[in-house]
Amino acid sequence: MLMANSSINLVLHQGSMLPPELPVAALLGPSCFHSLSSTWAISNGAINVSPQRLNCSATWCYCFSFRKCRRKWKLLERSCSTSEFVVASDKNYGNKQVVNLTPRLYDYVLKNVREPEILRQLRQETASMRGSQMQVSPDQAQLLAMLVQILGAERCIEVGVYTGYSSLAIALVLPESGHLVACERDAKSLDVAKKYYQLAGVSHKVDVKLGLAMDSLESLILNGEAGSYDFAFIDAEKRMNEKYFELLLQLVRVGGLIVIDNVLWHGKVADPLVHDPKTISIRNFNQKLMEDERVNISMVPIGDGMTICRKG
Ligand SMILES: C[S@@+](CC[C@H](N)C(=O)[O-])C[C@H]1O[C@@H](n2cnc3c(N)ncnc32)[C@H](O)[C@@H]1O
Repeated sequence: MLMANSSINLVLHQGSMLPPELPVAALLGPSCFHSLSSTWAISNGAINVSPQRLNCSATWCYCFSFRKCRRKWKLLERSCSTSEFVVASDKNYGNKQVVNLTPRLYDYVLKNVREPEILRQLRQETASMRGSQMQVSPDQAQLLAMLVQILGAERCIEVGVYTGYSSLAIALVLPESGHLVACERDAKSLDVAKKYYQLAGVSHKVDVKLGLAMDSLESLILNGEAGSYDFAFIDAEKRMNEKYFELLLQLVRVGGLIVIDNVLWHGKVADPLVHDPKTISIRNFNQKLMEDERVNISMVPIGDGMTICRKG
């Protein structure tokens, strides 16, 4: 917020939202607005800022002046003390302030990730490859590794390896006796993964299964390994998630975890106007998990969204 002369300037970064329960016009009243630019659009209680750079440096700055509105302004200011948050829209949630991960804030999160050097190198090598956006983010990998550590997991499965970023993060924290079954159908990306398992000195922990993940999981079950795994991570063909989940639920022991990536699908799951097959499939699977009493669940808005399921 900037204070200048007798005017009060409301500064919002691009994409900032105001809590829907505090529509500015309603809160401040029309008399507060001496000049409300047409570049503002208030919809669903949020101010949608259209990009127009005014006189402020480094921020998208939109100013409107008003007087005699200090008390109301204070209310607004309290709920908008930093522009980098959104507030849950429903009063039933106690007007909880929920962080909105802007690029600047996400940079900050990444600066607070302890990414092992070998993972950084793998990420860098993968960056120039086709599909590099598929790998989990460093903060996601760190969470996966921490879950494995908290569980004291020894036996893990990953469905969808690509060049190995998440599997390497898991293998790095497994004990020497640990075992990770890594399922991937693409030999070329697996070559990169195997190179990094080698470089990191964890090859002996990783059992690479080249082929369709369904076949690999079914053969583990046929091999009598049901109930013997502690942790599984699903990050492959999204429309197959439910099938992977059912097989992994057999393979994981009671108390073990199954983590599913991309459950928010770039936000499309929450958009009723999106009806493409992948979105529908992820949305339906999320709903099924919500109702599935065989597992406890926690949907975590990290990366593209991960749901952590604990087998009960
Ligand atoms: C999102 S990427 C995995 C990213 C990886 N977890 C990481 O963090 O780098 C998905 C991978 O799943 C693989 N995949 C897709 N369908 C598969 C299937 N049916 N069986 C095995 N692998 C599959 C793709 O080849 C791709 O490499």
